[in-house]
Amino acid sequence: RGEVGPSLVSRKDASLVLRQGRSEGPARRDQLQSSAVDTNSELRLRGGGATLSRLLPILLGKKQCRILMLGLDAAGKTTILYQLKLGEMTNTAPTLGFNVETVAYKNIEFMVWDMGGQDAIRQLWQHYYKNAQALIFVVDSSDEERLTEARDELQKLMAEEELRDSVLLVFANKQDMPDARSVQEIAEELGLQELQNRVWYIQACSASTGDGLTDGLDWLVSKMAAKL
Ligand SMILES: Nc1nc2c(ncn2[C@@H]2O[C@H](COP(=O)(O)OP(=O)(O)OP(=O)(O)O)[C@@H](O)[C@H]2O)c(=O)[nH]1
Ligand SMILES: [Mg+2]
Repeated sequence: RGEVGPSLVSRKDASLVLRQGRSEGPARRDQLQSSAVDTNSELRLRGGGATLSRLLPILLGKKQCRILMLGLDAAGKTTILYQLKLGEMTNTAPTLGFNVETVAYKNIEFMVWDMGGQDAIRQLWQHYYKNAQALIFVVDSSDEERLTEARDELQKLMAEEELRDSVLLVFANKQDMPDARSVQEIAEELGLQELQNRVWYIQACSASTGDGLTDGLDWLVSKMAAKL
């Protein structure tokens, strides 16, 4: 019931409701400002429409999981989001606010919040920490120069009280690039082994081809199923 195969299908009803909360997508609107507008519509959602979008999955026996997807700009977060949602590569522009989509997979309804990663807008991330059950941190494995910056951002996130209980999935993205570093190297550069009290996993992937993405979700499902 509700289980879908490797091509991920979103629940139509939920995504219709959620469309209001999206600040951009394959057809983009431009928008620093619209992030405020969209936050409002998300608040509205929580007020009224949320009842339906929250109740339906429960009635249908679906579990819900709220995921925050973070990482440096151009790491590939939005490409991952739409590869998961649509099963294809989408042309993206830098995210200035956020995108939110629901992705149904193995009887869990993931609500994925894809935040803009540019330095100036990373300060917005903190407003979305609350109730994030899982964190997906995306790294551009071919961008060696910025691995230290990625490590710093991840370590800051790991110190956040509100994210204390969230499980961590790292996507070592852009593995299709010839100069991509391996998962082992990325794990080492990010200092994953030294993380204390954190359930984490690193998965090699390519948002361009879609390789590795469902493997990452499978890990999330295995960790979240017991918690939800
Ligand atoms: N070769 C390759 N390019 C990728 C991959 N994933 C993303 N890209 C490209 O990297 C660029 C940035 O991708 P986005 O998905 O927009 O990155 P982002 O993390 O959402 O960036 P911000 O919204 O600025 O935080 C785009 O040109 C993508 O096409 C991948 O797996 N392989
Ligand atoms: Mg983006």
